[in-house]
Amino acid sequence: MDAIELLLTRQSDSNLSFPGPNESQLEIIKKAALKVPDHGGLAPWKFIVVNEDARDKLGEIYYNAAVEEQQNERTVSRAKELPHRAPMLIIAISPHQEHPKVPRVEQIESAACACFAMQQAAFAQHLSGVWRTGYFAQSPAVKRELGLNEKDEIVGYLYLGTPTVQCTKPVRHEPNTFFTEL
Ligand SMILES: Cc1cc2nc3c(=O)[nH]c(=O)nc-3n(C[C@H](O)[C@H](O)[C@H](O)COP(=O)(O)O)c2cc1C
Repeated sequence: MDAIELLLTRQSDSNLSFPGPNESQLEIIKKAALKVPDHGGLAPWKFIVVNEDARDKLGEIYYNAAVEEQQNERTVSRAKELPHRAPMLIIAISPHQEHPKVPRVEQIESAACACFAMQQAAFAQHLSGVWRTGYFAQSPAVKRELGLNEKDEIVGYLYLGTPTVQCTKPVRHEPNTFFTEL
């Protein structure tokens, strides 16, 4: 796939199955994450790869957090299963660091670029993914159990695998709706 095709056709897929990224595909995904814009060269990123075998562990973390933080029954009952929606997840994090010139938001933006770059790198290799957040990205208990500080930002859970349904999403937006000229 060439770069323009990637940029114009990338899409998310929620229905993901095996195979997930193999070793060499994962290496490319990791390298893509580290190639994003980064004000001040702070490298404001941290990534946790959740392999097939570690998904139960993440599910336990989710479940325990949901119970501890008194989430509703639906959240608690789904918690253990959520990581099983793909063969692999990568958690993209922006670790909190004070900097006189690079505000927090810019550090988070860079980590968000990394999350997107990983999704693109997967798509370019005929895999797919979906970027998710929600309660488990905000939960202090989840952050604690992942070894993060409360001010660290979980920018996204990137679910990665092979789409189970081959469907090309239609183009939803036209440039003229969003681009004007000064
Ligand atoms: C920061 C961020 C968080 C998101 N969180 C969720 C989520 O929790 N659940 C979800 O279904 N989609 C979430 N999405 C949207 C999907 O990742 C995806 O972009 C959307 O389904 C549109 O699909 P497309 O990428 O093919 O256009 C999120 C997107 C972003 C950028």
